[in-house]
Amino acid sequence: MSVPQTLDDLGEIAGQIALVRVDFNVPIGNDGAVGDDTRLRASLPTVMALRRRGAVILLLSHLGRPKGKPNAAFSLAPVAKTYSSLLGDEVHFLEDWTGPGAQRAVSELEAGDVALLENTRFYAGEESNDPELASAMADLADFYVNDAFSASHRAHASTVGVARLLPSYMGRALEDEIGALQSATGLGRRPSTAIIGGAKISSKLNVLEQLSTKVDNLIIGGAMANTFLAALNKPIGRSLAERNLEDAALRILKSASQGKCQIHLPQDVMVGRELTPHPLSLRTALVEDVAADEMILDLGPLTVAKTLDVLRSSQLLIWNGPLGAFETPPFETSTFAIAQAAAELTRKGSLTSLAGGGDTVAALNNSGLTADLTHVSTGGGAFLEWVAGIALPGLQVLT
Ligand SMILES: Nc1ncnc2c1ncn2[C@@H]1O[C@H](COP(=O)(O)OP(=O)(O)O)[C@@H](O)[C@H]1O
Ligand SMILES: O=C(OP(=O)(O)O)[C@H](O)COP(=O)(O)O
Repeated sequence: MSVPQTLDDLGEIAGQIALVRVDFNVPIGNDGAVGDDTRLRASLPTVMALRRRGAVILLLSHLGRPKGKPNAAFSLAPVAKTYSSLLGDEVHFLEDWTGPGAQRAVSELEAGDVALLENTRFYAGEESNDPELASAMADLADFYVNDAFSASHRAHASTVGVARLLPSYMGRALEDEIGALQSATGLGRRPSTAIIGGAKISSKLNVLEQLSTKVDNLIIGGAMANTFLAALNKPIGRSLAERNLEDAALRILKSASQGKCQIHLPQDVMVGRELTPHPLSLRTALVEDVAADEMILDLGPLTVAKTLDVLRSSQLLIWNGPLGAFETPPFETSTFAIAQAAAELTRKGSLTSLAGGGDTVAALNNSGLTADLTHVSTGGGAFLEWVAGIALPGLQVLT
């Protein structure tokens, strides 16, 4: 396998068109405004380097999961506005980049111009990696840059298909991510602990299985834990869970018990009857004691204390997924307590802490502790797969 080319390998690119895959899958609030902008900022070094060299820059991204159809709720238009402010210059927005007018619209852009293309997932061919959609992307540009580590575990038209059709390069953010992950995980620090929370249960169960063969402790929280609790016949009321994945959860528990990995599930949880700020129905419950009309919305104090004990005896932490519905107070409590402990142990030098994921980064930024961890990745699923040793198709195609 050859080494991927980087922006340093590009020749003269003045006047050429660069198609840059970024991950602008950022939280959008009810007011339509961008929430955490970490992923937008991460792309600036690549975009500025290409601008300095006189290229035209087309930015390609997905947002959310609109299932292959246009849907205004998932439009990247508000992101283009926020990106304009970060860049300090106009960012053009190309709503239709596959129709007959697309080539003309691109040809009207000038050296140094930046344009964001509408959500790639408005096309069914994106997730199926359809060759026709990949060709439509490739037809717009002279070369391709992947700067979206956090989408590189997806074999989609914008991450894999188009990279096969154009000269392809790694962007600066992608290079930095891989460098940081390699240096932090390369030393084989033990005991190692993975903490997995969040809500993307189906897309992360497979990686949990792989991870359980690599780490000493696997702590499961967030909505992910609810599926495991339900599989063990604990009452989870109206909690978010994926009931059809209970067998897979049981398989992971069984394979971990046969290996050296200890799995930790919540003993107690914070529950409420509604997901609103500080609901009157808020209470702490043992996992045996959740009522049919309640939802598990955060870890409870016993579980947090146990998690902190495991962390204190660990040398490496790999963390993806908020441990509760952190956007709604007080369900950020366990996520913040664990972030606080990870930050302290990292400052003392006893822990190497790696965390990642769109919402995990947002939660860490809310806690003000991001800078205290060893490395915070923009990727969640991609970060976990990388750590578990699974090849990422969006990176493989660059080699
Ligand atoms: N117990 C829970 N109930 C409902 N939602 C939860 C719970 N725990 C975590 N979440 C939600 O998980 C989401 C983040 O999940 P995910 O996308 O997997 O994380 P990341 O983006 O960091 O990879 C957040 O919106 C958070 O509110
Ligand atoms: O936010 C993302 O992943 P993450 O939630 O695992 O951090 C990426 O943009 C990938 O999104 P996807 O999981 O809908 O393919």
